Amino acid sequence: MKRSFLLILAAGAGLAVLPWLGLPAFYESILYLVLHWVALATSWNLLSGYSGYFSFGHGAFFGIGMYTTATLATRFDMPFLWTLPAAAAMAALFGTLLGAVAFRVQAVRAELFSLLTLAATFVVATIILNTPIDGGPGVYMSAVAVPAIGPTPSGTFYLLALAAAVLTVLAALVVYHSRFGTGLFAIHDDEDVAEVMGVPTYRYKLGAFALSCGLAGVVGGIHALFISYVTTGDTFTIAMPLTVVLMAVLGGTRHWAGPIVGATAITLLLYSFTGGDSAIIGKGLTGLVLIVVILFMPEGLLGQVLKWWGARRGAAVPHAPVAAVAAVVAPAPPSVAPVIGQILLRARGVCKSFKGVQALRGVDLDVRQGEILGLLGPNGSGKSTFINVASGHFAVTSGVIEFAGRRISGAPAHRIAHGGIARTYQIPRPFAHLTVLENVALPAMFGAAALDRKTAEAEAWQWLAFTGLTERAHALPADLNLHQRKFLEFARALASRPQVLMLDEVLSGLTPSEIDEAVALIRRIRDQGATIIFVEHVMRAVMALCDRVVIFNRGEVLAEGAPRDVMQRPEVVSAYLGQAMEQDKPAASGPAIQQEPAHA
Ligand SMILES: Nc1ncnc2c1ncn2[C@@H]1O[C@H](COP(=O)(O)OP(=O)(O)OP(=O)(O)O)[C@@H](O)[C@H]1O
Repeated sequence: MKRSFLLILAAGAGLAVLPWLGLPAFYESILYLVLHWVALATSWNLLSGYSGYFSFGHGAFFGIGMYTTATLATRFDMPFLWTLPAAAAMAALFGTLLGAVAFRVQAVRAELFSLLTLAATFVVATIILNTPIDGGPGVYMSAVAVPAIGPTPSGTFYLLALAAAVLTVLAALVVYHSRFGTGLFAIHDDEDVAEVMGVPTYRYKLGAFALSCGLAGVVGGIHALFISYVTTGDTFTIAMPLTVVLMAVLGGTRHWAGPIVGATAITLLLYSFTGGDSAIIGKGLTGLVLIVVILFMPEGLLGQVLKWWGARRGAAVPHAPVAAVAAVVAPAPPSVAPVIGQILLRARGVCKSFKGVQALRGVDLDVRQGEILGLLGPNGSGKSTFINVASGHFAVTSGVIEFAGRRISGAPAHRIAHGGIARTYQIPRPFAHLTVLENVALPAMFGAAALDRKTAEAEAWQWLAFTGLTERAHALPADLNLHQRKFLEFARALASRPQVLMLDEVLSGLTPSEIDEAVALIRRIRDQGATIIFVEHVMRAVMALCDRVVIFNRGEVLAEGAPRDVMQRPEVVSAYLGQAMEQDKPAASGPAIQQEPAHA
């Protein structure tokens, strides 16, 4: 990152001498527009590209910046440069207020967020148009003095746009390489899982939105003076956010430099064809390029180049040597005989209902330190729901869950993860665009371990070796088979260094030999001191691993105790038999207690 940072500064300093080279004003204006769009597309990408929350309201924040500068410079005679921080602050404030509401509502994701931000643009435009801020005729800024930064006014505008572009690109670079950026990329792939792994999703989205809006506000403030006549009709159009989105998508939204490529390409293409029919040709050509890129390079121009480059390097360079990495990593805790201790997790009267379905009906349950507790029960009895509420994935409807003496029911999932609870998902939910290594490093950064990025990566190598995934470290999750994806879930949960590990049907779908491997792995995990809650239908594994089992039936605890004893109790047998009989009916599905697959 340091090299890129210095490179951007050097490029900025190099480009800053241009106004003194005596270029015609026309070229300075074209370059101004390129930098203007680079700054806008990059600022948009900070939230929308990184976290996947596509905003179509960038025009609103840009417009707020324009009107803040226009109002302060014309009505309050504030020197132009002083208005720019105010433009940033107003746009960031509005973005924060909008985000504070929008991000609280779970349903406002993807297209709903896009529509909401688009609607916000029209609300802002209406307010500005119908109040003295504009009032209808627009705001003339021709009397506002252009600061004498460059040798000419056009040179000054070019330098202002250059400063805004450098500032925005540096912000994008720093976020990209930071913990904040890692969290945003995880939100992009699976927000719920990111939260459960310890990413404070609400705070991160809000922070990215505020930064994105603030930077757009600065660009708006500069542009207000550049065009010198500000109107709502020209400012709050759908064309502006659409252009920004297309620029970022063309260049590639998953890299800090993608929007630079897209904005430069589209602006130059559009301005190469100006005047008469050629303007139409320019627009048509731009559209064509976009269609081709979206169809054949969904990761954008830069994304595609990096992919090719990565593939070539990947073929030529061996993966990071584990032995070298292992030297940096603290050794795993020594294997100790499990000692079952005091109560670590306590649930009392836990209820959870989903629109009419009562999944949990007053569950009382204790989990003791160092034990492997099996949660068993027929399909639909509430086992996964219990894991979901204990990990904070869902809020309880009523009841209390305490962890290490502290109430965790009602706490956000990321705080529960920080406290030391990790989980796996019944159907693996890796972050699709992160490599296996990055998938494992993320919980090491955001979970109970709270490691810095570099140490987290070293820790991830250790857990990859532990789960036998070292060779697949640089693969994407889509390239793994089911067994490897399940073990990736293990590695991710372990990397957070949890006190309690909740495994949700990690053995389903595995072959008998893979089950043996997984059973051995779970034993090793427990031997390292973890407490395990184990939801499973494979009885052989349950008998081999569990110190105690709790049987769920219809959302309630039916029985608990030593595995062999409990499984023979009549009420337990009849709960399972009851389901088996249900399933013997014509519309039946698979058995409650899983038979191991016959295939090897
Ligand atoms: N997100 C949800 N929305 C609506 N209903 C749900 C949801 N999650 C679970 N349920 C319902 O809650 C009940 C308990 O489901 P849960 O997945 O906890 O059972 P389970 O014991 O884990 O079953 P299985 O062994 O098949 O995984 C079921 O009736 C299920 O349909």
